[in-house]
Order: sequence, then C-alpha cells, then structure tokens
Amino acid sequence: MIGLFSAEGRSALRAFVNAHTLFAFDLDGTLVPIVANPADIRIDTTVQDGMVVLTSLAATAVITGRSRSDAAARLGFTPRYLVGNHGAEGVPGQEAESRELLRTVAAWERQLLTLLPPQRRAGILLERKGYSLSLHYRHAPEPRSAHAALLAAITALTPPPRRVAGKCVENLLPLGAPHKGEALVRLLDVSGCVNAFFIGDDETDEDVFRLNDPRIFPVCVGADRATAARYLLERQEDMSLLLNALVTLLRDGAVEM
Ligand SMILES: O=P(O)(O)OC[C@H]1O[C@H](O[C@H]2O[C@H](CO)[C@@H](O)[C@H](O)[C@H]2O)[C@H](O)[C@@H](O)[C@@H]1O
Repeated sequence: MIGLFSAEGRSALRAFVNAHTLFAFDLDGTLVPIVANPADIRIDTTVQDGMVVLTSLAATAVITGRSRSDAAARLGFTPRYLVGNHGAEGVPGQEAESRELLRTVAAWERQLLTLLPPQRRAGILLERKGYSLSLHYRHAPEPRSAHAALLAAITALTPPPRRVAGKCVENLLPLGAPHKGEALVRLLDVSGCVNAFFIGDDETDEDVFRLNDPRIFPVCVGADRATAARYLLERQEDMSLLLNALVTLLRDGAVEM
C-alpha cells in the first residue's frame, strides 16, 4: 500500500484530482472515530468545516452503512449525495428497487426475535435501518459467544442475507441490494464527474476497493486488516489534514500535506 502522505501518494493524488472529481467518504471510522455506542459519534468541527468548504468547491458524497436519516442528523454539512444502508438507500434513480428491500429486512427482524431468545441476545443491539440491519455485539457480556450465537441465527434466516462483517457488528443486506461500489459507480454516472476519490475503513468499503476501477482513487483508513485499496491514510485523526490538502489542491492545483 502507498501512504497517501508519502511523495508517491501526493504525486498520485495530484495527478488524479481535477475540477470534475467526485469526493466520496465513508462515515464511521473515516469522517468520525469509532466509539463504543453508535449513537455517540461526534464529527470534529475541523472535519465538518473542511467538508463544508470541499462541498462548495466540488461534488461530494457520503456513502455510509447507516440509514440516511441517521447520518443526515449527525453530519453538520450537506454533501451533494448522501447514500445510506451500504449503498442500498438514496442512490438517484434506484428508489423503486430499494423499496422492495424493506419487506425482506422487516421479515428478518421478526425472525431474529425467535432465533435469538432474550437470554441469547443480552447485550446485542439490533440497529433497525430499513433497507439493511446491523447487529452489534460489542457490549455483550461475552462478545465471542454472542457473535457465535448471532452467526448461527443469521444462517437460519429466510431468505438468506448477504452478511458483511464490521467492527463488532454483523450487517445484513438483502441479496442483490446495491452495495457501496455499485452506488459510487452510479453516482459517477448521475453527477457527470469523470472520476472519484473514495475513502473508507471497513469491510463494507471493500465493495468499492474491489472494483479496481481506474476511475476510482481508493484509500483505506488504518492498516489493521487486509484491503484491496491501493492507498493508505494511517490514522482517522488525519482526516482534517487530508481535507485541507484536497481543498488546497482544488484551489491552487498544488497539494500541501
Ligand atoms: O459505512 P460506515 O459509515 O462506516 O458504517 C458502518 C457501520 O457503522 C456503525 O457501526 C460502527 O460504528 C459505531 C460507532 O463508532 C461502533 O460503535 C460500532 O461498533 C461499529 O460497527 C453503524 O452503527 C452501523 O449501522 C454501520 O453499518
């Protein structure tokens, strides 16, 4: 992997970015640090300010695993595009297909209540997101056995979901639901942008990285797991530095990092 702040990374970014680039960001672990409770995320004001400026200069998108309404309430800025549920919610032109997903997810929620009786779901948080759902086990008294119980329950769901593991979470999506990679490609089409910068930290972001699309500049946050991304931002705390660099590049055509 190539460090984004290395000479090679800076030079690649400078060569890639132009006035018609779409800048797309994951939320948890990327724009905000990971915290123990999903409801407790807080976006740093320097990151917020950086996104406001970037959005005034270029097309921006947030593509998150959260629901759109949840993400919108927490961002403090308005990107041109806000896609939720790992790519399944809010992609322009895909509203009808997305509505089909709601029934499947509601059926899983009902089944899980039976598959995971109260004593087996202690400490497990079911995050209802409409088009997908997330089962968090970070706060279970024994996270490993809670995770095992979750996996057994997920195997019994009908229809079978697509399972995407995350940070102390299992995310369930209907098979065939658009993922983050498909969402980003669709945003490229509708925005008229010629290429896209994308940064994310988690397994769900690999759907973008694995596209291996030359129109996409793929950046992974953190080097703690295998990734198909070519570039690395070592620490989430460096996000405001990165936003400054992108803004400078758009304004002056030079990358200061
Ligand atoms: O695609 P993302 O924007 O990165 O969303 C992925 C999931 O993020 C959230 O869960 C994760 O972050 C929480 C807050 O830091 C943390 O407590 C949890 O352990 C992480 O898994 C969110 O709650 C999920 O809905 C997203 O799918």
